[in-house]
Amino acid sequence: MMRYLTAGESHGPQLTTIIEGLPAGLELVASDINEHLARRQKGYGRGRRMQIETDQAQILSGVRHGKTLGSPIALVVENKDWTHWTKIMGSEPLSDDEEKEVRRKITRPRPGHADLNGGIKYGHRDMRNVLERSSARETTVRVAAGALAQKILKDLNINIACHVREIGGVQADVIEGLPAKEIRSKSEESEVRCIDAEASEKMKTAIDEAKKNGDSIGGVVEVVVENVPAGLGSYVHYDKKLDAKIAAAIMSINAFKGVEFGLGFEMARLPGSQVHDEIAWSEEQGYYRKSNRLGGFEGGMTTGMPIVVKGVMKPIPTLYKPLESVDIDSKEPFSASIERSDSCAVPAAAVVAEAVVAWEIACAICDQFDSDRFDQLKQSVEQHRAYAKDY
Ligand SMILES: Cc1cc2nc3c(=O)[nH]c(=O)nc-3n(C[C@H](O)[C@H](O)[C@H](O)COP(=O)(O)O)c2cc1C
Ligand SMILES: C=C(O[C@@H]1CC(C(=O)O)=C[C@@H](OP(=O)(O)O)[C@H]1O)C(=O)O
Repeated sequence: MMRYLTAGESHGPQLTTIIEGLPAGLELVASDINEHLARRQKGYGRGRRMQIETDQAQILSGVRHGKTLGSPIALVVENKDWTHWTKIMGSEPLSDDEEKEVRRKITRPRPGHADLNGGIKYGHRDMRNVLERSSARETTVRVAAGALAQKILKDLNINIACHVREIGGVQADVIEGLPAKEIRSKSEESEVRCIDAEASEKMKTAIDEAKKNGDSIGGVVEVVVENVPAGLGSYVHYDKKLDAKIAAAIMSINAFKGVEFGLGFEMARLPGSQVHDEIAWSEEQGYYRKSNRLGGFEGGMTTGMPIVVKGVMKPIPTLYKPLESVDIDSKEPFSASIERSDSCAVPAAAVVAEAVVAWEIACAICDQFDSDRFDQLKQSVEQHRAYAKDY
């Protein structure tokens, strides 16, 4: 079983992840991870923090001479911003004088962020203690863990890509069924990670407008995964359904509020004949579906057709023109606190979505096939592909 934990505050010294259960013998170098960390940092609409950071992963264990050992892999990513926060975020107690000097308590929770609920839950009177960990800075190391999963997928000839479908009401015009490689290369060219060049420009204008108004905007991202073996996941128990795991993984990304597979919510308005995908077989492809309206899943299992999953991100909660809130000390109404913030992080969030989907698929593969050794895993997957084709 593959699993990982993450640790680290947004303005602490570093982010850390320990990843366990990766097959031994997988080729892995730091640049395999750094490539994805750099992709996550990009995107029109980000705040100043991304200019401070240049995220790079250090591999501290579990890899020797470019190959995984099968032992736990520890990765760290430094926060360059930490040097500005050493006193505020230090782990040692402060003297009374120091406390006065550095401790501007956050007592005006931001509507839409984790501040108030986190404060109530853990009894913090300074909501910095909440926002430091609830910050999406943590998604850095989730992308790092996802990069390891992406390496497994790549070596099994499974292609994955993400792109932005919508920002602030501007929708991309997208040809459905575009190959993942094409989506990846086209979306990399756009500052908002959108494959429709005209929509990209409109999205940038919408972001500029929101920023100018002290506001924020959200959007929709899509992840596409091709050449996934059929029959990953299971129908036998609720916690083995792979579509449910992927949905939970996307919902776990900060600010994500909904998930759709294939036609998604549109299915509510269509008859079955226009939703279900007809089954066919051919010598070269084996079983396939004549369409992919269900987005690659039936019965909690992969169909072998591309997985097509969308997630919706709400607008960023921190507003430069803040909404009304209540000061938790005085209980008086106040404007919410302003922390340095992004106006739109949908393009970055698309890369996070790709990473968490890659992770769930790699986990499903490692659960289902011999996974102590990567060479055996590859062989088992190939055998399964041949079996499924002729089944
Ligand atoms: C990549 C990324 C960047 C984000 N940047 C900000 C930000 O700068 N300011 C902010 O208030 N929220 C930001 N968020 C959203 C908050 O982290 C999120 O709304 C908060 O953790 C509360 O969780 P919830 O929205 O899932 O309920 C970002 C989210 C992502 C995925
Ligand atoms: C640091 C990242 O995103 C941060 C996510 C975030 C939040 O509240 O979620 C708030 C901001 O943090 P800061 O106050 O340091 O500018 C974002 O920049 C990142 O994505 O690496």
